[in-house]
Formats: sequence, structure tokens, C-alpha cells
Amino acid sequence: MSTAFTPTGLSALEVLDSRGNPTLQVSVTLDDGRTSVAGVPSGASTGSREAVELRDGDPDRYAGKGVLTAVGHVNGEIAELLTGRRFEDLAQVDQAMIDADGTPTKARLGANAIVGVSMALARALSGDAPLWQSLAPAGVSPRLPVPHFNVLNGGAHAANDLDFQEFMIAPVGAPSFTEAVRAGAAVYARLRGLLREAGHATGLGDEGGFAPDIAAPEDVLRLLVQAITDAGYTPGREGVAIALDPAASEFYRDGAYRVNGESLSSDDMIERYATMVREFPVWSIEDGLAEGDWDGWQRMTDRMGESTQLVGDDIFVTNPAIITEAVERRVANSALIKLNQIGSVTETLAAMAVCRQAGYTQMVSHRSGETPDTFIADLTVATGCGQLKSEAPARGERVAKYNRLLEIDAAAGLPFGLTP
Ligand SMILES: O=C(O)[C@@H](CO)OP(=O)(O)O
Ligand SMILES: [Mg+2]
Repeated sequence: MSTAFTPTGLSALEVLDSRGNPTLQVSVTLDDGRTSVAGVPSGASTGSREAVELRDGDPDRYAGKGVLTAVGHVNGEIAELLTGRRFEDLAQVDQAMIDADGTPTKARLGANAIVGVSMALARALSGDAPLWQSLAPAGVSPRLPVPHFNVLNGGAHAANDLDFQEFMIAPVGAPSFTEAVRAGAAVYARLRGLLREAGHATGLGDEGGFAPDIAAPEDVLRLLVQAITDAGYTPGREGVAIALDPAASEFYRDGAYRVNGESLSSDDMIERYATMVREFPVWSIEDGLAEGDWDGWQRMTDRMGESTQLVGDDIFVTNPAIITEAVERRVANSALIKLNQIGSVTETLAAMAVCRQAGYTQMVSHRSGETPDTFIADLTVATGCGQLKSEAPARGERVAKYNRLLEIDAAAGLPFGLTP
């Protein structure tokens, strides 16, 4: 990405995401004729410090509100800013958009507009090389990730009574990416069977996981262990482990965590997780506590950080400055990485660099509202972070990411697994 270039065409249009909400598709052309397109994802359980996704009119973003203002900004102000101008690299373009926006949260032009342009440009700049190759930071060895399949949905992603948002299966011990995908698909299929046999509904949540009416997280964990075993795998890090994203900000109200009718303090909640980790093969917990509960996070890291991956999502929002503060305060030991949470490719790579330097692991993530765009598959490989969550192996927009990784695996034969 070191050769200078000039964008000659830039445009956006409104398309639908996987939840049926409007989002942007951005197209870019460069002076040497390279073109590319990117689709912008959108979250439902968002952190309050995320870069601002511009929606038209009503602040109730999920009432089918459009993105025409953001589309207009790409077609108007951003196109005017970038086209015909010579740039040295993507970082320069991203900075130009950040400066033009002028707000700390990309609220004026819209993080959805800016990140779409940034992703489309990164892809155009890769030219004939695979995107993962051109995104790879110096000194980092590309790697195929352990896929994290969200096979059971609750919280803001499903209409059931389950407070925890995501129960993921993670084939940590698989010998290859292909085998990991097979394991994910097999356990998912077996889980469907178990739910049916128990008389539960097998309707799907927003991310393709099942959304049965099971209210206690421990009951779900029991079921997952059964599904893993029945599918012929060993539950745990040597086979198929479990990762949780309770998305605790969503059930934290008036200073207490509300889980399955109980009202729990931070310390109760930590105790509950410690028991889960002891009794079930849970290897990773994302957003175990709420985004504002930094003291609780510190205590949880103290208590569990040695043995369990503790991932910050809502609390970190892929923000390099917030992650830096977390490192200083010994909060969590891992960060979830979402491009649209910070709003540009350059800042996403910067957040991952902060993590690498601090010894924090990283898990690249989709959003609950997705498009078929596979950018995150390449980003995961490029940064060698070893973990991706793109959820259930059963919906086109999720499967697209896994299929892109299978393609990369077949073409490049890279190492697989968690960072050594
Ligand atoms: O909480 C999360 O990690 C994400 C993705 O699974 O959900 P959303 O995109 O709704 O924020
Ligand atoms: Mg999350």
C-alpha cells in the first residue's frame, strides 16, 4: 500500500443488511482502473462509546430508518474531498475523512459512511494481491483463525428469555481450519437435534444461532457439552471449547446484573462466571460485565484473567485510546475488534497493534446486522490474531466469511489456530 494513488470515482447506495435494515454499499475506482465494493455492517447491542452510525430522522435506529444521509455524504462531501487528490496510503485517506468530519465519534459524516469508504479503498488498493496480504502489518505472521460459532442466541439478538446474548462453540483443538469448520457444522447440527428432542423451538436468532426458550445460562452450557460430545468431539481446549458473550451491558440495570430473575452484584456475577469456568469448558468470556463497570472488570481480571480469556467489546469499542487505558488499569486481557465500532481500517489496525504490544489477544468480529462482505475474514488472517467470530454456520452472510477463509486456506496454506 505504499504506492501513491488517486481515487477517481466514489459512490454509495442504500442496500439491506441481514436484519432487513438499510445499510451502505460503497464503490470506489482508482486512477489505475482498480475498482472495489464494500458492505457496511451494523450492530444491535452497541457500546455507548462506539463511533456514531448515522441514521435518518428518528433516533430509534431499528425502526427501519434509512441511511440516505450517510449515502449522501459519501456521494457528496467525501467524494469531493477524496476524488482527484493524490494519496500515499490508506492511512492518509482515513485521516483526511476524520479531519473533515471534525467530531471525536464521526458523528457528522457518519461512521458508517467513513468505514465503508475505508474498507472499499483498502480492497481496491490490494489490487491483484489477496486483501489479507496487503493488509498484513509489518512483522506479523498471517494465520487462519479459530472460528467462533454462535450457536445459541439470546439477549438483544433473540426474542426468548435468555439474558446472555451469545453461546459460541470454538474448535480450539482442531488440527486445521477445514476441520474446525467441520466441527462447528457438526456440533450445530447435533444441537438442532437435541433441541428438537427436548421439544424446544429451533427458530433462529439474528446471528443464525438457535433461540429456544431456555432461561438459565448453565442449562444452555449443559446442552452444548452434550452436543459437542454427541458429535464426537472432546469438550475443552483439546477439542471443542465454549466461548460466551453475555453482553452484560444489556442486562445491567440500576447497579445490578439481572440474570434469569436474579439481581446480582458485580462480585456475584464474577463468582457465577468462575463457577461456570470450573464446571464447563468455557475458555473465553466477552463483556462479562457492563461497559461502565471498570472496577468490576478489574476484579474479574484479577480473579480470572490468568486462566480465562476476558474480551472487551462494548467497554473497548475497538478504540486504541480506551484499550491503552484498559492495559494501564489491567482490565481484561483481550479485545473484540469491529471495524465499524471505531469507523476506519487504519484505526482498527491501530487498536490491534496496541493489543499486540500489550500482550492482549484479539478476536475479529462481525456485527449482528451483516452483509455478504468478507472483509473481516481477510482482516483476521492479515493480523494473525487467530480468532474470528462470524457466528452460526447457517446463514449466508455468516457462511460467506467462513467460505472466504476456506478459500484462503486452500490457496495459501497458512498456519491455523490461536496465537502461539
Ligand atoms: O455483541 C457483539 O459482539 C455483536 C456481534 O455478535 O453484536 P452487535 O453487532 O449486535 O453489537
Ligand atoms: Mg459482544
